[in-house]
Amino acid sequence: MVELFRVVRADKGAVLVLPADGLDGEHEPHRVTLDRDGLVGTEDGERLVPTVGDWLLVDETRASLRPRTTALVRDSAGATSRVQALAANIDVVLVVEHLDPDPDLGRIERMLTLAWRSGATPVVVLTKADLVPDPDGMTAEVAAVALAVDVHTVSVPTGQGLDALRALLVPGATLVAVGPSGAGKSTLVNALAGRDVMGTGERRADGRGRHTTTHRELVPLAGGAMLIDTPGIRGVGVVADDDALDTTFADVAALAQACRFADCHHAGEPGCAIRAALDRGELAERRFDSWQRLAREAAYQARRSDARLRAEERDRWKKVTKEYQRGLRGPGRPRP
Ligand SMILES: Nc1nc2c(ncn2[C@@H]2O[C@H](COP(=O)(O)OP(=O)(O)OP(=O)(O)O)[C@@H](O)[C@H]2O)c(=O)[nH]1
Ligand SMILES: [Zn+2]
Repeated sequence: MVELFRVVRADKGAVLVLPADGLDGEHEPHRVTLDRDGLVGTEDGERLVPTVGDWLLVDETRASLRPRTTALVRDSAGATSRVQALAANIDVVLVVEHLDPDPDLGRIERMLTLAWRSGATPVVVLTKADLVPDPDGMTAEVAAVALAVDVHTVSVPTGQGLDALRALLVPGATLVAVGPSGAGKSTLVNALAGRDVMGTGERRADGRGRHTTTHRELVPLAGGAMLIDTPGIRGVGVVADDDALDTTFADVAALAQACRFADCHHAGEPGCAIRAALDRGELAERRFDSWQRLAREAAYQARRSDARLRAEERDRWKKVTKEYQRGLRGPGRPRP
């Protein structure tokens, strides 16, 4: 018999899972220990580190992963390691940013790129509307850099904007919240769950510092949707990719297309549409810089992953050649 489980938490060497028909917030997860290397095979022959949101198939003899439909990935350090999946099989990425202190537009653009890259739909959530005098004005500023993305402004203490977010919690949908530490992700998850499922940054009663989320966890909600809370993502290690960048920065990408030279560096070449837009004040320097920085990171990451692929290919050929030579010699045959 094959049983289907959802990974609600992934630790080194083990995962916590809930049965597919027990994702209603009323079941206790149970632990599945993984093979020594911590990897699980997929139906198409890959071996992956399971992550929150993965679907795990278990039969009498082995566990395997369903291929991921979407995945939020981050670049993991080291020249040889692969990207790390933060969450899998997600439908919506909530890009959470606070209005107080001021929202960081560059960080929002970075998180949107990460979100578009995942294959899921990004939604921006601006928190702490109760702490600022002009939340609508600030929302408009953010909306101007979050092209084609819904922007919700919320306050948990006043309840503002929460119903609009609840509308996203359709049965079977999986949402993941990303954002800097202190943005209010756990507070939001608790408000949407209607119960305290994640610790928040409120001062603890014993005065011993603040809680901060340390692990990723999938929280099944009563209505059949699932929410994943993540610890604050720091700027580094966000995986940029060209398609995701072109979506996040559709305005800049369209301008770049209009430059006279296809390989324009937008550094003073004649016929540069980006320079012209900057000069006319139609493109903000800040946004241009932000795009350039992420594009550089994307190029660097692409080169690095090419180098890794080449190294893997080399290793594969070494092995094949060795096996071939062994085959030529054959068992018991004398060396040539
Ligand atoms: N006034 C106000 N405070 C809020 C709101 N949302 C969150 N906070 C406060 O902001 C602080 C941080 O909230 P958390 O939910 O812990 O933030 P987080 O994003 O989960 O942070 P990490 O777990 O460190 O990633 C807490 O003191 C919350 O009470 C809000 O809408 N209004
Ligand atoms: Zn140009």
